[in-house]
Amino acid sequence: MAKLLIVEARFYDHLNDLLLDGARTAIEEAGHKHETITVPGALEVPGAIAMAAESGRYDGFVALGVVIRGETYHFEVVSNESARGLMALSMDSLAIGNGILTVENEAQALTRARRTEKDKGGEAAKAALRMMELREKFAG
Ligand SMILES: Nc1c(NC[C@H](O)[C@H](O)[C@H](O)CO)[nH]c(=O)[nH]c1=O
Ligand SMILES: CC(=O)[C@@H](O)COP(=O)(O)O
Repeated sequence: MAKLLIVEARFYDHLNDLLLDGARTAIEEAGHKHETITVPGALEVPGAIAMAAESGRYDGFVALGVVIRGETYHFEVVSNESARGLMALSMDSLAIGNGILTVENEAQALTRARRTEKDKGGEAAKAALRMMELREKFAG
């Protein structure tokens, strides 16, 4: 049984709850354990994963969050840099699934966060699980 750390950027409570439901369900259905920590926003997610990875306590990581476009260029910064940070960590052989939504409005977020619709939280968890499998395959 593996253990995954879910790192959620809790910027919108109701949307995060939906993403968490999807991710946790996917991990439990695969027969593994999970722990969740919360950070202020998407920009803090990669750093939190990097810190947690140093502990050696987790086999995989799921990044969750919602970035909704506002009036300024900050949307691009938050969206692109959180994704870039996660990609850099994955290139360092961390098993990560990225479930940080980057959307234009709440309606787009709701459709993608709900487990009964696009289930992006579950999708991210399954991506992390698959990367864990691949790391095991290539390590052996
Ligand atoms: N606007 C959103 C943010 N912004 C906050 C940043 O992620 C970060 O926490 C802040 O700049 C301090 O370093 N974060 C989200 O997750 N979603 C948003 O819509
Ligand atoms: C994605 C964001 O950072 C956004 O919520 C911030 O809104 P604004 O660009 O109007 O300051």
